[in-house]
Amino acid sequence: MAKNYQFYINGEWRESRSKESISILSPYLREEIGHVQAISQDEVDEAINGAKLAQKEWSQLSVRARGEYLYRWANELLAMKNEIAQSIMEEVGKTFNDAVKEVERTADFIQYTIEEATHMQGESMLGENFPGGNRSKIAVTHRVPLGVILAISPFNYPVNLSAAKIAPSLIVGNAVIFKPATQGAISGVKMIEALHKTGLPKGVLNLVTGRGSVIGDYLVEHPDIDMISFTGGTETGQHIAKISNMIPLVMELGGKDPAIVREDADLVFTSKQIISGAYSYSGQRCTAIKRVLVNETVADELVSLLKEEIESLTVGSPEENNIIVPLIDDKSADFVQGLIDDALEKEATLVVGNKREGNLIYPTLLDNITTDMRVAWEEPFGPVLPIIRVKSDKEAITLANASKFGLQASVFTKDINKAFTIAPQIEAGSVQINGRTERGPDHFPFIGIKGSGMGTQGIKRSIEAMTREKVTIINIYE
Ligand SMILES: NC(=O)c1ccc[n+]([C@@H]2O[C@H](COP(=O)([O-])OP(=O)(O)OC[C@H]3O[C@@H](n4cnc5c(N)ncnc54)[C@H](O)[C@@H]3O)[C@@H](O)[C@H]2O)c1
Repeated sequence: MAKNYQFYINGEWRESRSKESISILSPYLREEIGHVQAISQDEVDEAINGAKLAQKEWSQLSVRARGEYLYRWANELLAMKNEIAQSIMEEVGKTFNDAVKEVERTADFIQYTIEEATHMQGESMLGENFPGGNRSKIAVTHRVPLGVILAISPFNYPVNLSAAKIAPSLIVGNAVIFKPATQGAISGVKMIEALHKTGLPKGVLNLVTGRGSVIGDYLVEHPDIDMISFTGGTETGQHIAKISNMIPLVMELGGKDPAIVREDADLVFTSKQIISGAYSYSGQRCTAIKRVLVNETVADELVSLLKEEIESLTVGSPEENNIIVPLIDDKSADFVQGLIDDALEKEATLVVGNKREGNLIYPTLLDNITTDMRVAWEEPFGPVLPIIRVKSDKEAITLANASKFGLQASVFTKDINKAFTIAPQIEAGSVQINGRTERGPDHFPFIGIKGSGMGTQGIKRSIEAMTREKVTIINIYE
């Protein structure tokens, strides 16, 4: 029988009083691998009240004392890395090797977060710098925690993207309500088992699982949530931004990252970057390359190089470390198929792919994509890449910016002057010159603009987002 996973509240693992659970289906085993608790709104209240109380004492500990718990967490994660990686693989269909890397990257993330927080300093200002002011007035600013942070994560990096919210929240003295994606919740439970082993004070971290319709909006609208850090789809993020209670929000949402390929690019190198950017983990990455804007003079050559690379991609089960794996569920595969069908109906050229077995979509390359096709604009979150041929850099920039998204973009060229002329004109959080779009290394600022989000992540920026400045003003009198 599939295992029943508990939720975590006030330092205890519990079954929900609702007696209800949610079934987790493996995308490639196509069977139930466990179920998680469908908790009630009363239990959400209990978790948030407990977090609110626990946060007071937690915030009184020194940053080094909090860091001790987090160092132990990183070590426990490494000790459990095979078990956690097995869960990630079974639950979200990521290859075992990539799942192990995700856990290792998470341990590095936590350690770096502790070190960063330990070295952050406040500042002081003298009143005399402003007209009429004087030296007897001194402001001292330092950062203080916000209170209770709601961390909501997506399915695709269930451990890394969750820890990227939890660790910066905890190190500066916040308490956390962690809501993993349903598909990803078992991996979420395991990473919190590792945290529980550190002896973390009860109530500081709570893991809640449940039906979006019962606890989703309830969590977001709760008056005792002080900040929301969300990663997921654009529609969900926009909904959360609309209903939340005038609290700070950091949103990392969907993307449609373009790779702009100039006529002077090294096409062999570029094609390898595009393939790895577009197809790894079947394109289920927020920063996957999701369209290619290539100068028409080199388009034929690029397409033929891409085709050759695609034909060597391995397809099948994540247990055998294949690059192309089944998508998270049938609905997602139907959506991707819909984008391919729409493009082909509108006379796109199928270069390779358009083969499907259930939720396994073979890597697909579509050429001669025009702006009336859905795949030119919509985020597939699957292994399909549209090629749009352009006449000039100007046209590439215009098309890049016509998207509702603005996560990242790549520019491939040997002309560094051109690269630095194009990069500032692109409406995106980051531009990669001669590299695939990607999130790491995790201490770099990571920003989504337009429909791709608001606020900045990246270790130092995440810590800043989960704190606010507090000013104490000293008035010296003689
Ligand atoms: N920009 C980034 O950093 C980044 C990283 C990874 C994924 N993503 C994006 O995430 C999407 C894929 O992930 P997904 O399918 O898990 O996204 P999703 O939006 O379906 O779900 C994300 C999370 O939100 C929760 N949720 C849904 N409705 C809610 C509500 N009303 N209140 C509170 N929580 C709610 C889900 O349970 C899940 O935990 C893609 O669009 C991808 O681009 C973005």
